[in-house]
Amino acid sequence: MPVPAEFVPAYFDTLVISGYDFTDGQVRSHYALTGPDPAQSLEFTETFDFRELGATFDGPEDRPDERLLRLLTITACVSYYKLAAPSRLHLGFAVTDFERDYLAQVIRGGLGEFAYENDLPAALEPEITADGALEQVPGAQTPDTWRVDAPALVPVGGGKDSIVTIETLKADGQQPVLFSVNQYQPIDDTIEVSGLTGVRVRRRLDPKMGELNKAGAYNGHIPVTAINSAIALLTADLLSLGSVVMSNEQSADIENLVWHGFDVNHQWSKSIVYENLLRQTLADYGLNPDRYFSLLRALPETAIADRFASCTQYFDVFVSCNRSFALDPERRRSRWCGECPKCLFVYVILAPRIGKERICEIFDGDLLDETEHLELYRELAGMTKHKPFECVGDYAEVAESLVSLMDRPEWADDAIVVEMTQNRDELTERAAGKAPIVPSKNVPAHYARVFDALLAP
Ligand SMILES: CC(=O)N[C@H]1[C@@H](OP(=O)(O)OP(=O)(O)OC[C@H]2O[C@@H](n3ccc(=O)[nH]c3=O)[C@H](O)[C@@H]2O)O[C@H](CO)[C@@H](O)[C@@H]1O[C@H](C)C(=O)N[C@@H](C)C(=O)N[C@@H](CCC(=O)O)C(=O)O
Ligand SMILES: Nc1ncnc2c1ncn2[C@@H]1O[C@H](COP(=O)(O)OP(=O)(O)OP(=O)(O)O)[C@@H](O)[C@H]1O
Repeated sequence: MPVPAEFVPAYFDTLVISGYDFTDGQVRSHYALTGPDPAQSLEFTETFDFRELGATFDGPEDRPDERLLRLLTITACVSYYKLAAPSRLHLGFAVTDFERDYLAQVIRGGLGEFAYENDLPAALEPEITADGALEQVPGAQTPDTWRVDAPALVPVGGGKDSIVTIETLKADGQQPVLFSVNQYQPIDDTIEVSGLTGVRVRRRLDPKMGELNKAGAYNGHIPVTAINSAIALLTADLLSLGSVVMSNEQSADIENLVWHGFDVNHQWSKSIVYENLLRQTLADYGLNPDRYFSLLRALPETAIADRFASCTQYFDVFVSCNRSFALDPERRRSRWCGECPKCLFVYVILAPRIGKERICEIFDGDLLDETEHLELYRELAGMTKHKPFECVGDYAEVAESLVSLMDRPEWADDAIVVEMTQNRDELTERAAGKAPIVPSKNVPAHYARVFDALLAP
């Protein structure tokens, strides 16, 4: 069915996760939005292209692990479910209870911001049905031969966090393989500066997505890190690599707000809740959960910034601003936009750590001397409404950085710092509540030495 001129979300009652196929190094995951008339159904295919990995895909022995294909297809449904947020999600194949539970949690946790922005609380709890029930998925009986001591696969986001992971592993003498979903300049440049090998998988949303957005489909944030994580697990498996080592920080665990009893967290699929869910799902599949963990979970954003401050070789290439990662290259910013919450956040936490001259060079200006940013800085410091829906740290981290700048002559006259000085006591009190470093239970014993080095003062 072609895209209708007017898309009415309420017409659709079900998103069907129809299945997947794998041919010539490409996974195609299939979905359909259905309503009362089968002729009006809309079918979607998302493609994950693994051909650039250089692996061979000649025979049945080269087929990826069925369990990881299921995980990827179930996870990636969020983009299509959100178009209409129907009351039912139907898996068009037999599934285990733990797969249903995984899906329910990805919807509830990962679409919180989407549901809040569109005022659709019911979207977080669709009925989940399936074509049948399985006791065990195919392959679960065979012992997992995966090895924790094989080189790690490190996903690279182009920003500071994955750089800290890369440099921590390198300092331990390891040579992880770096990994990206799709191609972005800051990621390519980061890989080049690291001197390590990088591999890439290309992901294409169904091309109808753009037209449907224009025709009236619901839109909003989806848990993209969950999708990238499933792609990374498949990649590591295909290349016989060790753990997928994420760079998800402690600050990602903090929700933006609570709404209708739901925690709404923009960064949900970076949080420990998702990390634990994914590790448990791997275990339920009969796979070793140590295939996936975050090395930086113990650290708040400011502790990562402390460590990033010495990674000077990356200063001219890293970009944390999300606007540099739009899917459409035409809409993509090439460097920092200098106005979004993430730019303002990264600027204020790096300012006390890398010095004024260098940070002004990186951002092509002094963001703390631009009065139009005052309202966003107040939000970031917890002085107004909820924390912005972006990948930003805790209020206490922003408050601590602002207070430290008030006492530095080179920053004290900046417009935002001057304004904030009027609230110095409030900010000092908030800064005192900064979360401590809390070691993560998910770091495998094999990485204990690396982890200790990361936490060393
Ligand atoms: C680049 C970006 O920030 N995009 C967010 C933005 O979407 P926009 O329309 O400006 O650009 P595109 O990302 O190119 O999306 C085009 C349309 O496609 C939909 N879509 C995209 C990816 C996908 O996997 N599924 C999709 O359906 C998208 O909704 C657009 O209609 O605004 C959107 C609405 O709020 C956000 O959903 C876009 O975020 C991307 C999914 C994205 O990749 N964002 C990461 C940079 C990001 O936010 N990372 C988080 C990690 C949090 C997590 O839990 O995963 C972070 O940094 O905090
Ligand atoms: N396109 C991508 N391909 C592979 N991994 C990615 C991609 N985008 C983000 N990631 C990974 O997802 C996790 C969350 O991304 P996030 O943007 O928070 O990290 P970052 O880019 O390393 O640092 P920063 O917080 O400064 O942006 C990280 O482990 C990151 O490496």
